[in-house]
Amino acid sequence: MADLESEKSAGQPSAAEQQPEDSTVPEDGRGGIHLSCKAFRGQEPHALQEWLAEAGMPNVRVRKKKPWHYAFVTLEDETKLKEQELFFKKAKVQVNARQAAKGAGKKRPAEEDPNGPSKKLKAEEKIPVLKELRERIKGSKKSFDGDALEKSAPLMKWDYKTQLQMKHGYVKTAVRSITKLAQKRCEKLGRAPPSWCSKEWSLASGAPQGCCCPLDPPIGAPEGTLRGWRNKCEFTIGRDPRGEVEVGFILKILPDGAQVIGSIQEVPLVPAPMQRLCAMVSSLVAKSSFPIYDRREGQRKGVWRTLLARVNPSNEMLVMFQTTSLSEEDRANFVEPLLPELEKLGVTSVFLQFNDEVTDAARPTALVTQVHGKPRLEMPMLGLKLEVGPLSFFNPNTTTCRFLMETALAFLNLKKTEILLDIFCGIGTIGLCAAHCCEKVIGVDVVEENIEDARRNAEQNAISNTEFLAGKAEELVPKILGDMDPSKEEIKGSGCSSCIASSPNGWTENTVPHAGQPGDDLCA
Ligand SMILES: C[S@@+](CC[C@H](N)C(=O)[O-])C[C@H]1O[C@@H](n2cnc3c(N)ncnc32)[C@H](O)[C@@H]1O
Repeated sequence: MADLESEKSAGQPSAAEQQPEDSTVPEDGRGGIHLSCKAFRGQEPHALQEWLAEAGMPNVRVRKKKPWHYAFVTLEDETKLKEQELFFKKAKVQVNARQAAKGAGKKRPAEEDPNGPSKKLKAEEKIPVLKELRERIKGSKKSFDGDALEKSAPLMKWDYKTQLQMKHGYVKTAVRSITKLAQKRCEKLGRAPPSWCSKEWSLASGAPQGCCCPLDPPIGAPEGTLRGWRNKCEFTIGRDPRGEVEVGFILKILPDGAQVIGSIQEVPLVPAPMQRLCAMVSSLVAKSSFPIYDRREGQRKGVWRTLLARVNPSNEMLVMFQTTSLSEEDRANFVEPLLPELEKLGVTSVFLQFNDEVTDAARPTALVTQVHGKPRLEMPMLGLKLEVGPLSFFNPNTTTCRFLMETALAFLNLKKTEILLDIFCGIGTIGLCAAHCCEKVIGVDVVEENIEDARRNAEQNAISNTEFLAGKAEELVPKILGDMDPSKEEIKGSGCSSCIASSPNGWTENTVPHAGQPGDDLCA
């Protein structure tokens, strides 16, 4: 869930804008209800969705293009729609059940299903599009009544094959959004969009509709790695629905600001060492003289807040406790009972982070101190030893990260004369894995600590052909590429011929058109 929650995508199209292959709405409209009305012309699908919600039909799926005077809608209780006399902007709406308008929504050839058709996907269960899923998760923060498993892994109720199909759809949505952003930015700049934005390109390359590149199916995790796969988790220290101390995931936030915490002991994505850690910390917190931070309005005091844990394949752990600020004496008293217990569980690094804000999302300037053990945790990746700190980015699934790196490198097919631009490089994982295949790697990331880690990782792995730059990609990438004026290019040499961009969140109007110049390899 942490992944989904943090995936705020720039320019995300609305649910209605998303293409039908992302949803259960049939491509040709059959099976949905056909509505027509002259006032629909020029309306975006969301306008119809809002109008239907006002007419007492929320959560209706609408498929419509702006010029159409008709739309296909899917809703749970169709009788409601058929029995009402409907008017849109005072114009009468015709309701034709289960009929597609002539020629509407021409069927595209079915795209290859990455994992074979999942019976469950075709069954009655409605698969949410990305926007709906995000809204569900957001809405559930206040009104959720399930357990930590449901909360932390909202896709878990579908079988794994279906989950992969859903992710395939969600990736398409993100890529469409990137394509649109690139076009928009070029329009703004008054220059022709890159050729990979065009319909012709997408058709010729076999890309899904509206996408700038063909999409491979998601790389699934192999059998046997579907449990305990997360190498990093963040837990909240608080109380469960019965008021007992719990270290786990937030189930819901009450109107007064209090958080209700659910146990992670049955949550399959949490690895066993972390489950043991949470159980141990729960019992220590229950006995501790330091109180839990009370998040309720008017209270907002206490000490224990959150626990971050990272684990490597050797089951060594790095942990960071977030507390409110502690004096030096309190810090010593806080840490002292923890250390022997943590060591028994294989914890090799202990950090404290002070946060006096209402929110647990600490400011980037929040003080982080190492109070025990090694400063970093070693994560192996494709023969390299990469060190991560408490705040560094590292792919949370070590197994699929390896597959992803191998696939990205195969795609890039780098030549020894090429420079690779690794946008959103994090601690340099991709660039460092690729460095031996190219002349040079230039990595860009906005988080200074990531860049420091990337440089250290290059040094420790004796890689000398890398340069890592801290700053916003949207500012640095145009500079690196010389942007609008080639005479101002700062980096020339053999030219920057390949680019990998690994954060849909970080794609911005500014970065995208610069990241791929005609003829470049762009791997996202
Ligand atoms: C999903 S991580 C990918 C890290 C790395 N490429 C990897 O695969 O391990 C995304 C990274 O993008 C960085 N980022 C987000 N927005 C950015 C921006 N506007 N400019 C530069 N970096 C950004 C974050 O700090 C984060 O390290």
